[in-house]
Amino acid sequence: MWIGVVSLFPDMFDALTQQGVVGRAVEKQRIALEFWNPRDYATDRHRSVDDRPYGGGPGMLMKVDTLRAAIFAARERAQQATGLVPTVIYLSPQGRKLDQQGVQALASAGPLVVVAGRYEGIDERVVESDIDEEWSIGDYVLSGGELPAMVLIDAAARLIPGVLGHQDSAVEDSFNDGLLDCPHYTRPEIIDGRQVPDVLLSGNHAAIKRWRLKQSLGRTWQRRPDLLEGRPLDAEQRKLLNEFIEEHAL
Ligand SMILES: NC(=O)c1ccc(NCc2ccccc2)nc1
Repeated sequence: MWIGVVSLFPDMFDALTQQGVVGRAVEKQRIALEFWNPRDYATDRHRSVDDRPYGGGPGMLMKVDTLRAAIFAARERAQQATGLVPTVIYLSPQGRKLDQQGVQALASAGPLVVVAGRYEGIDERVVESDIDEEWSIGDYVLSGGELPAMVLIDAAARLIPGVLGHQDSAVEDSFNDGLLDCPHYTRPEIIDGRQVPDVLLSGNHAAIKRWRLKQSLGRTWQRRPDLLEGRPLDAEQRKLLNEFIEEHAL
């Protein structure tokens, strides 16, 4: 997967590229991550990258000419590297809310150019002419689009085949098949008097698989019933959920 990043603070992305799952994926070249800094396109003496908003008001916007030059350079490189036209993504609180389905769509959308805004954002005409999709990681405002960009890149990278050591774990992750994850346990068998559920020590893999699905369904019902609204349950799942509800009826 090829991802270009337009950011005034490319070093922030070391948090993603220097370690962990994504770091290894970059090292193994399953992901190509390249950076373009608008400041490199500044031509004035002060190398300015921000500009004042028309109509006044507090704060600044990203300077149009340096931002566009960086976006164009990243887009050009994407086509040269992959032969495909990239999808240009902009992270902002005004974007479409990112969820696992959105991540899956982005992870299979071919090359991406991710634009991380700073200040109060970017000129609306640049959004209209150069941005394909605007996305938000949640209803809160951060000091820049870099952390949202890293969230998006990390979530998408985990879905690239071969990136996760154990491919199944991406599938069993929370929000896969739209359910919350089941509880997990590891050594020791007893912590402060709390034991591991017997079924997980039984070695009966069919019963374990059934128990885990039942817990996922039950927890989703308890904590995020909204996720069940858009999700039909087959007969087995309905049976397991009903069992869970009966066991947890107050
Ligand atoms: N919720 C998000 O995904 C998000 C994205 C960016 C951001 N801050 C940078 C910025 C501020 C205002 C306008 C455009 C970009 N904060 C939160």
